[in-house]
Formats: sequence, structure tokens, C-alpha cells
Amino acid sequence: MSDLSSLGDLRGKRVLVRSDLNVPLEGDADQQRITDDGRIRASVPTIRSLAEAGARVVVTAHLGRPKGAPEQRYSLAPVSERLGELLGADVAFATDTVGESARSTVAGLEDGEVALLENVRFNAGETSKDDAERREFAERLAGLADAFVSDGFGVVHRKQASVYDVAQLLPHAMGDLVATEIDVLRRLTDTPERPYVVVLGGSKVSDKLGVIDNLLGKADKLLIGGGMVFTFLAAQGHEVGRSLLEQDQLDTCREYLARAAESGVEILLPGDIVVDTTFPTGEATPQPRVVAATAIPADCLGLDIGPASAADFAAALSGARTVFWNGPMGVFEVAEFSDGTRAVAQALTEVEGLSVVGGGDSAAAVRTLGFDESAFGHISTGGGASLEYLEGKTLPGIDVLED
Ligand SMILES: Nc1ncnc2c1ncn2[C@@H]1O[C@H](COP(=O)(O)OP(=O)(O)O)[C@@H](O)[C@H]1O
Ligand SMILES: O=C(OP(=O)(O)O)[C@H](O)COP(=O)(O)O
Repeated sequence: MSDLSSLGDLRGKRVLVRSDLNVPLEGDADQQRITDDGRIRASVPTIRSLAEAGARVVVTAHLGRPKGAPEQRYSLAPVSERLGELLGADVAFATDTVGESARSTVAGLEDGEVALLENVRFNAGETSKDDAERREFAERLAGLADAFVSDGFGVVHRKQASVYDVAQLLPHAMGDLVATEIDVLRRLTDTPERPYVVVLGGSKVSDKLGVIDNLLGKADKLLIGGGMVFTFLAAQGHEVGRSLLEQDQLDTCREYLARAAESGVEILLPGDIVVDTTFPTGEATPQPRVVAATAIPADCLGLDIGPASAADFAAALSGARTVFWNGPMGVFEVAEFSDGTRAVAQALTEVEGLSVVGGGDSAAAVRTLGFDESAFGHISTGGGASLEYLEGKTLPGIDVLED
């Protein structure tokens, strides 16, 4: 797999870098504030080393999941400003991705300067399932550069134009962030020290349930929290009220529970849940209450694991020698629903062995809850990407870099 040196002398070359700058934001659509800049910080070293080598660096990235057309609230403009502050240099921001603004911004770059293109997902071609449509968009992106560097670890599991197709059109290399991430994850898949405990939560439930299939043969214990809990509880026949639920995954969850029982892998589900009657949006004052996981009222949503479950999860983590955690245990962005996530994070800091936290929101959670990053073995910038790596799946954005 080629590293940056394989691209040769970069002076004067236009280098397109795919970074993952998908950071959490808050505030009105036209006045967004970045609440955690971890992914931008993680992207800086590769961008800086390309600039220092004299390249004209063109960064492309996504923010959120817009539907193939511009939407103010998903603009990368605030990210561009923060990137400039962290680089200590101006970042030229193009207000489109492959249009007139992008072309003139790139044409105006001097050696060692950096530009950021507007959200690549404002273009339907980026995420299209149609190979020809994706390819056509990738050709327009590739037209802006002489070489491509893949450094957005959080998106390498996506077969998307700026991650996959563009690498087929330009001389390419793997960025240092992706290389470092893969090195750590390899330690989890090769010979993890036991007990090996995996904690899963978050909200991208259908994306992430699949990893359990593979982990049932590898991990000793699986702790399930966050939005993932309710599909399991419903699969066991319990009422989950208005909680996040993936109806079409009920059979899959039943199968996982049955296989875990047969194979002796412990799947630990929370026994109590913090609920409220509305999802916290910032207007209503939260009215949290703790209920048994088997008795969630029909008008409520589960928003965190309860205090007894948090203690159970911490106990299950003590003595672990390898831990992988993806997905917050609750809506940690709101103080009233952050205790479960805090308890799991605290337990991870006490693990003597390798503890890995993966995912944009999980990493943001440990930082915004005040934990010191150095208390964890590794904080990965990719949740879905690291899970798919652990599943043993081929990651399109890595595979395409093999020559
Ligand atoms: N019970 C829940 N219901 C709804 N959303 C939840 C719940 N628990 C956690 N979340 C949300 O999950 C989001 C993070 O999920 P996800 O994107 O899967 O994690 P990551 O980015 O770490 O991979 C957070 O914004 C959090 O508020
Ligand atoms: O936030 C991300 O992934 P993660 O939530 O799995 O860590 C990446 O930026 C990928 O985003 P996507 O899941 O919308 O493709």
C-alpha cells in the first residue's frame, strides 16, 4: 500500500485529499458552532505535511447526510475557518465542490497553500448507487488535481465517489491517519488479549448491527446500549414506546441472542433505562425518569441506560484486557442523558490493556464529558469504518488503494 512518499516530488502538484471533517455542530443553520473539532485536528497532520512538501492542497470532505443538494446547515464553511486556525494558515473555501468556485479557487492556489471544497455530499453523484453517475462526478473531482490522498478514515467503508472512484482516476496514496488507524485495529483483530469486551451503542443501528454477527465468534462479552438497545428489547417481546426501533432487524436480533446463548458469549442488555416523553431538542426542559427496561411506557423514548445498568456495564468492563467501544450509551449531548456514556468512558479509562474508542460521536463524547484522551489506548475517528474492519469486511476506500 503506497504512502505519501510514493507520490514523488509534490512541489507545485495539486493534491486532492479526502478527509473526514464530519464534526458535530450546534446552533442555527446560518450560525453553526463546532462542538468538537477532534476530526479536524486529526486531519491536520496529513494536510500540513503535503503543504510543507510544496503541494497545492485541495481538501474534500462531507458534513452530515444532505440529500445530494446544497443545504445551508450542512455547509463546511465553519469547518474551513477552524481548519485554518488549526493549520495556522489561510484556507481558501470554495462555495461549490466541482463548479466554477472550486475551479477558480484551485487555480488560485500557490505552492504550499490549502483549499477546502464545499460539502461533497451536496452533489448527487457522490453517494449514488449508480456506478456511471458516481464515476462521472469522480471525474470532475479528479479534474481538479494531479494526485489523490485518502485520509478520511471515518468514510473508508463507503463506496462513494470521493472515497473510492476518484482513487481509480489519479495516482494515489494512503494518508498517515488512515495508516495509523488500521495499525491499531489490526491489533484488535489479530490476537486480542482476553477477556475481550465490545460495547455498542449510538444511533446508526442498522449500519452497525451486522458487526455482532462476526463478534459473536471473537469477543467474550458484548454490552449493548444507546439506540441499539430497543430493537433487542422489542425482539424479546418488550414494549419500547417511541424509542429508536429498527422493525426489520427484529429477527436478526433474535438470532444473535440465540447464538450468543449457544456459544457462551454474554450479551449484556441494560436492565433500566432513562426515559422522557420527548426527544431533547433544546426547547423543552428534560424530565428524565428511570424505568425498568422491560416496562418502558408507551408514550416514552429511551434516551440513556439507567444507573443500575451503568454500574453493571462498568463491572463487566473491569478486568477486560481488550475493549472496543462504539456508540454513546445515550443522548450524551444533553446533560440529563449523559450519565451512562460517562460511566462507560470512566470504566474504559481503568482498563489495563488496550482500550479503543471509535466513532465521531463517541470520540466527541469522551472529550466533551471532560476525559483526557491519553486515558484511552486509542481514539479512532471512525465508528462505522472501524466496526466494518472488525467485521472482516472489505473496506472499499482501502481496497481501492491496493495496487
Ligand atoms: N437512545 C438513543 N436514542 C436516540 N439517539 C441516541 C440514543 N443513544 C445515543 N444516541 C445518539 O447516537 C448518536 C451517535 O451515534 P453514532 O453516529 O452511531 O455514533 P458514532 O458517531 O460514535 O459512530 C449521538 O448523537 C447520540 O445522541
Ligand atoms: O460520522 C461518520 O461515521 P461514524 O458515525 O460511524 O463515526 C463518518 O463521517 C461517516 O459518515 P456517514 O455514516 O454519514 O457515511
